Amino acid sequence: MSSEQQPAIELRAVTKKFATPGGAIYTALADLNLTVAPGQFCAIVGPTGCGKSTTLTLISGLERPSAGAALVAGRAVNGITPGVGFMFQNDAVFPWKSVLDNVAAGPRFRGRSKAAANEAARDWLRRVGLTGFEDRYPHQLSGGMRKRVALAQSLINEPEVLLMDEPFSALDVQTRSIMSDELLGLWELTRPAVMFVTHDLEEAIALADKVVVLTAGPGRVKATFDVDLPRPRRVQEIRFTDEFVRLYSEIWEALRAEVETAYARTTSKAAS
Ligand SMILES: Nc1ncnc2c1ncn2[C@@H]1O[C@H](COP(=O)(O)OP(=O)(O)OP(=O)(O)O)[C@@H](O)[C@H]1O
Repeated sequence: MSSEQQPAIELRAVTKKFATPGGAIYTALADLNLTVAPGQFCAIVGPTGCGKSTTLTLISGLERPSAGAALVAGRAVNGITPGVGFMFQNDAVFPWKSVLDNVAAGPRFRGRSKAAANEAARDWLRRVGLTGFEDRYPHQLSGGMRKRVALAQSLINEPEVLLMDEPFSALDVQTRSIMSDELLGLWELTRPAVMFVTHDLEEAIALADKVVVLTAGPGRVKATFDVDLPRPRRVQEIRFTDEFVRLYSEIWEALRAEVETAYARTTSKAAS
């Protein structure tokens, strides 16, 4: 297989087990198969606890599969993987660094001179609309602005793979929709393969080329749906199109049964 045809991300028959505090073994993922092509935007949806975040930790190298393999650009993940960027629900910005220093941190870490790193950081701050805020500290910014810093901080490293775990879920609805549009605009600039975990099916369809539905734990792929909505997209507008509504009801049909299974488990545990 040539490197062009190689998936950017591949999970091959991945099983992940955890030891619980009581000494039992819990299977979080079972025989999970999944690929994301270079430049593809893949959203992962599934009920709470089905293993979405665990999937990202295996690709990032923070955890290892108990069986099967996680590969990035055809290479088995073995520790923290170069070329992989992250963005999580909680901002990973350094609170003690200015906005400029936060964004310049990646290039500095990779050995670029302070002047070159700052120039690249100013460029990315312009792209995310934060010119003029270089000297602020994260606590002096709004939640949406902090997300923009985090986006610039990830994208400045031009990752081939960007892992996003509910990055906008702490934002209000309006800011969230603005950030989704901004993410799509920025993604177009460098086109990393994205794996985006969300609880929100509307957000998944609006952003992605492909939506993967996981089963209630242990997580397996239940179904995969291609999203052929035209790009560039504006998330607020696209959700009213007939194709969006059709896709939503089709994917929700697959997701609903899993959400109900997961819910029934939590309520039966609560009752026992
Ligand atoms: N380090 C760990 N040790 C033990 N169990 C774990 C560990 N990490 C995750 N789990 C368990 O694995 C399962 C999957 O967790 P994970 O966080 O991946 O689910 P999720 O789909 O991202 O959930 P949510 O949608 O609620 O964020 C859960 O039951 C969780 O309790």
